[in-house]
Amino acid sequence: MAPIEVTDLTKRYGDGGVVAIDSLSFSVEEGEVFGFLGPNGAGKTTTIRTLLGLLSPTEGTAQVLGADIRDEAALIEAKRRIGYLPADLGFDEGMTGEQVLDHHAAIKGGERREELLELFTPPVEREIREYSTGNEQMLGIVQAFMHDPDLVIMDEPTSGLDPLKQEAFHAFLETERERGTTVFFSSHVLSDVRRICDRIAILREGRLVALEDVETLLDRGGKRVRVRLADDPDEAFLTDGMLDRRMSDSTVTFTYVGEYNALLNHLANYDVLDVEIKEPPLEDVFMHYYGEDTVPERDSSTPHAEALDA
Ligand SMILES: Nc1ncnc2c1ncn2[C@@H]1O[C@H](COP(=O)(O)OP(=O)(O)OP(=O)(O)O)[C@@H](O)[C@H]1O
Repeated sequence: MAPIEVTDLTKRYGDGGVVAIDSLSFSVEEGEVFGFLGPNGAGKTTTIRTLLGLLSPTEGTAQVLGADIRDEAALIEAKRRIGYLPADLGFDEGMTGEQVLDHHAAIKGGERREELLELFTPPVEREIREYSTGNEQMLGIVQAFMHDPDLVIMDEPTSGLDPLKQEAFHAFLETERERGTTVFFSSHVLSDVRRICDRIAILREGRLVALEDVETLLDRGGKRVRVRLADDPDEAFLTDGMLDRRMSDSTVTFTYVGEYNALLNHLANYDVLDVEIKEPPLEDVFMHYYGEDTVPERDSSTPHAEALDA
């Protein structure tokens, strides 16, 4: 059985109030690094907390390492083999990092503790109240992996990390994938998923709007291009595959979804002073490929995610 198997999972807060997640169905395969993306308020944290048994589902269910999330005893047992990095770490301010890790080791084990502390370097001798956000996050990462879990679930793992530590975290996850650890994490940063994820799901307003491998998503997202020309561009500058063109004097920005050779040949007709090509912000991917009309209706019974998971 897949390490995470989610079936028609729905969570409503309050009496018939906010539908935070709505009939989610997907599975995370063994050894897979799975990114769970979506804008603020999409329902990522709600999904994660429900998978960990910290919130009870309104409808539907999920199996995590074979345990039904509604079966408290089975879930407690399964959680011994799960690592969890919450969005809100909630460490005891008066404890040192060392004490936090000792406590975790006593419950779940800590065979990888030293190895992880060499990669992520929280000042373990200090009290948590003296920690920066990034240090707390690093302590959380060490805690999530130190008992060598089979499945790791993380909520926004790179939040608060400086670029060097983000890079270390990405490299670490690549080696984890080689070791066969199954990883499920949420993010709203596309660069987080670019290198390390096998597949990603995109959540929007509580519904899955896409579930596919990363290459497919990035191909569809195109590239954000900014070109500075020696002269103001003419109308002929607008060519196939350029979306969202914006011009300011001789600088043109656009999203490009066509063939790269065609773009380079086209640019060769102009006197180009500067060119920048980068990944589009995730929001742009949403706008172009998962826009309003692809968001399933709240009352629709269409199994949209499965349909996309071809
Ligand atoms: N305790 C709560 N009571 C009522 N509504 C809530 C509660 N927690 C979350 N919500 C609502 O549920 C929806 C999903 O929130 P959730 O925190 O799961 O999203 P998220 O994708 O994790 O967002 P973010 O990226 O901002 O953390 C939002 O509309 C949010 O306002």
